[in-house]
Parts: sequence; C-alpha cells; structure tokens
Amino acid sequence: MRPAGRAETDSLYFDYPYFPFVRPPELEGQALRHRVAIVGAGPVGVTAALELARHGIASVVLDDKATVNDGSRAICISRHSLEILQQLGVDVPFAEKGLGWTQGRTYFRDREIYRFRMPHSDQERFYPMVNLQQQYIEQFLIDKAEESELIELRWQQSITGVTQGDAGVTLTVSTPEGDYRLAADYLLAADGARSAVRKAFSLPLRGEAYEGRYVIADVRLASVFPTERRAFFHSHALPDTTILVHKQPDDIWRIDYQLGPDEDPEQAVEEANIRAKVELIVREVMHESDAWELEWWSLYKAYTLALDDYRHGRVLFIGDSAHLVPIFGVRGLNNGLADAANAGWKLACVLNGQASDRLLDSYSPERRGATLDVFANAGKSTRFMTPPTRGYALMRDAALALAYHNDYASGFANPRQVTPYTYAESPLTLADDIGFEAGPVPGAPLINRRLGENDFLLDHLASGFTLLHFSGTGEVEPALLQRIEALRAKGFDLTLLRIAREPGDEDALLDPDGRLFAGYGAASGTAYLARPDRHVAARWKTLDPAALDHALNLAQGWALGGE
Ligand SMILES: O=C(O)CCc1cccc(O)c1
Repeated sequence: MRPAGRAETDSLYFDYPYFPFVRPPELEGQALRHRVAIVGAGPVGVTAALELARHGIASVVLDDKATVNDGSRAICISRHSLEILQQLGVDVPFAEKGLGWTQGRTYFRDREIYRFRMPHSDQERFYPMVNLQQQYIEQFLIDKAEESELIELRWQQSITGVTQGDAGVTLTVSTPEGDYRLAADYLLAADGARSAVRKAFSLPLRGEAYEGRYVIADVRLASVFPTERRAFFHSHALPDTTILVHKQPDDIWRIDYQLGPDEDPEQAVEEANIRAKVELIVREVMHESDAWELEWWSLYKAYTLALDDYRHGRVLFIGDSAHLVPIFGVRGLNNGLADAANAGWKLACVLNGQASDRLLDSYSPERRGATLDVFANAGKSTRFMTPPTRGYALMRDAALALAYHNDYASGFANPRQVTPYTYAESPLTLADDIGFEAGPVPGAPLINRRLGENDFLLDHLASGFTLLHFSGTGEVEPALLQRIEALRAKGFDLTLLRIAREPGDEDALLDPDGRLFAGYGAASGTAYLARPDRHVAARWKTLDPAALDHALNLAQGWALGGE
C-alpha cells in the first residue's frame, strides 16, 4: 500500500520499468515446443531461467504483470544467495547497490541485551548479508536475463490452465490479445504464494499459520545509523509491540511492528494509524530526529506451509509456490533462490542428456529437507517474535528478562539467521571419508578462500561438476587424468581445478599461506567433487581415481534408477 494520492508503483526512490506485451509466435498460429516454461518472472523464476541458460538450456518465462513487484518486500540476501548470483554472473550490481552487514542487536526495555555477529572474514568475497529492496533484486535479474538469447520473457500473460502428460506440459495462456496454448517439456512453477499452477493441480500446502500479525512499513529517513538488524522488545514507547528495523539503500528503512491481539488489522493499515505508529517508533525507539516520509506498507502473517512433494510429474515447484516460511531469520527469498539453483542444474542435466529424468526425484527431498529445517529454526524465531499463547509470551519475556540481567543468558535473544542447508541425507551425496578433520562435509556448500586481492576460490568453479584436487605443486597422477578424460568422453561435464601449496605450475591455483588447504582439511592427494550448485557431492582425503565414477554417477542421479 502507498500513501493517498500515490499509485502502486509511485515510489520515492525507484523508477518502475514498463514491460510491454509482445505477441508470442503461438498467437500467430505457430506450433512451438519449448524445453522449459517458467511461470513467474519474480526473483526465483528469473534465477531459474538464468541457471538453465548457464547450462545452455532455453526457457520461456511468463508473468501476468507489466513491471516488477510493487514494494520492497524481501530485503535481505544471504552470502549463499550472493554466491548463487555470482555463478549467474549477476552479483556485481547486488554488491554495488546493496548494503552489507554483519551484526544485529536485540534490545529489551531500550537496553541492548544481545549482539550477534555473523561469521565474516577477509576470506569471503561477500558480506554474510546484504540488504536490497526486492524491486532492485528483480530489476538486476531481469536486466541479466534480457542479455541472454536463451531466455524469452513474456509479460502481461497469465496462466488459466495447466495439463500434463507423459511427454510434456501444456499451459493455457491468456493475453491482452487473446488466448493460446504453450507446450513445453517441463514446467517450473515460480508463481508465488498464490500459485495458479499449484491450484490447477489441486495440490495442498500443509503446515501451520501463526497468530501474530506484523505491519511492514518502509520510510525514507536520512540517518547515519549503520546497517544492522535491530530487534526491540518491550520498548518504553511501545511496551506491547515487538519491532524490527533494517536499513536499505536510498535512505529507506524497513520497520516491522507487531500488532496486538486486540488490534483490528484493517484499521492498523489505515494510513493515519501507520503514520502515528511510525512516528513513535522513529522518535522514541530509533531516536531519530530528522523528518521522514512514508514510502510503502503491507500486512504480514507468518506461515510454515509446504507441499508434500515439490515435484509433480513434469512440474517442479520452486520458491513460495512450494513453501511459505516466516520472514524472521530471512529465509523466504534465500530459500527460493536455492530452490531455483537446485532445480535449474538438475533439469539442465536431464535436458542435456547427462542424467535421466530420475535425477529430478532428488529435487524434492533436498529442497523440502531444507524447508523443514527452516521450519524448525524459523518456527522458533517466529514463536519468539509473535508468541502464540500467553504461556509462550511468559517464557519469552522470562528469557529476555534473564538476558537483561545476566550476560550468560543473552543467547536466548539470538535471532537464528539463515544458514545454507547441507544435503547430508540426499541420495546424491556420498558418505563421508572418515579421514577428514576439517572442511565442508558432503552435502554442504563449498567454503570460500581468498587467493589474491580480488581473487577467491569460488570465482574459479566450472559451470558443471568441479573436481578440486589438492597437491604440492599442482601435480596430478596420470591415472586420475585418464579417468577424468574417460568420464568426459562419456558425457559427464567435469572440470579439474588444481590447487597447489607451492608455486611451480601457473595453471594451478596457488595457496601460499596454506589457508585453503587448512580450510578444506586437505593434504596432497585430497579431492572434493563439487556439484554445479557448489554443494559437495563427495570428498576423499586421498582420491583413488576408480572412486570418482561412483561418486559422479551418484551425484547425477544414476543410482536412482530409471531408463
Ligand atoms: O531480520 C529478520 O529476521 C527479518 C527481516 C525481514 C525480511 C523480510 C521482510 C521483512 O519485513 C523483514
């Protein structure tokens, strides 16, 4: 919602683009067959299209709007997401425009009782978290997609029906100039919480709805306060209201405040009421004295809801169409981007003939597993932010009071920020080699290490599978090189990345201070097999070349059976 007199896309800081309707060839009677159709050109849908394009797969993306989503909505992008965006070649505008941050504070009765710091060091290319309004997120992704010959964006086109058979999916699409049918091998449903695709197949979301409601308001306010997360419980000005504050680019501040159990949500979102509450928060809680302007607001209620299975035949559900998670801990968009990367590389492997369709069966266990993990963590955060019963409220307040008086108890106020999920139980992940004492375990994402001033390990990953091989000077035994060649000849997309402890081979990455070796628990002969989404498929303290075939077969889903 926007202040009276301003249209939905009349922003104080963002120029909403206009995406015209272009008549698709199907309306001219052409019978086309697309490899992948994606419904929804939001951040998750466009990320999936970019991931497919990275592997040479064309897609058509449909969206009913003529611009990006209104309002800033999701605002916190995790390091893991930035690493996904880096692989798509679109990280630079995010890092340039976004506000990086590393810490947050929790206040109880206006006193700081807890400060959390997210892991960060000069070994990382990206901040643990970057704040950026969703309009920019969408704009940057769309700009990148428009550069690709493999992505066709179709605006102002809505889905009115979906059917599927053994060979493909058919969408009925409504446009300003008539309806048409669109045929595709596979469909990615990225059409959000109210997914038309999910409804067309009558697939229910299951889980919980939380009681508490929040107002989410963006204001423009010049302030030198650093970019941090601030959570206020029982402030003197608003003792019954939990408040969250985040800084965004362009002097925009996100203020989330809880509504009391007796407050009428409809009245709460009336402009005059929003202004009165925000004024109190800006002056008495944030202690800012400058003038502020109201930009946008919305009402929010937390859910932990998910589909039973994110795969439905030739349809994969990604992002909010598959699951709704609470905002607390910033897992919604970040989880959706990881869905897009996961579904994207797997679908590309299948369509490129490198894997059977059964590889797609691993999408739901991996990403639904991640969602259930989010439910466990975000559920705790949500009960802390919006206690569902009087009993919970009493316990929450007791924990805060304990933290108020005792440093040892301050961890109760930890907001549990998002961390990337480890696919340890995945059918694609090989059991760990017990020889390791450090390094990312199988299923976890690779960790970054600095190699030079503007040079990091993750900058060097291939688009397919990467075998990171550690040695003294970059040497690799001939049997392993032959094995890799043989696997490539069989169609596996595998790249060798050599990491040397000593100089001598200029094609190998050099780890002069030994931090990369240490971070990976590596010795000469150690190897990690990384999937296209940077998750570790397997690792060996000393790689026996014959072991590589099994790990790669497993990681590409061949052990899952099928044709
Ligand atoms: O800091 C948090 O836990 C939530 C931050 C957030 C994320 C998305 C929307 C929003 O209003 C706040």
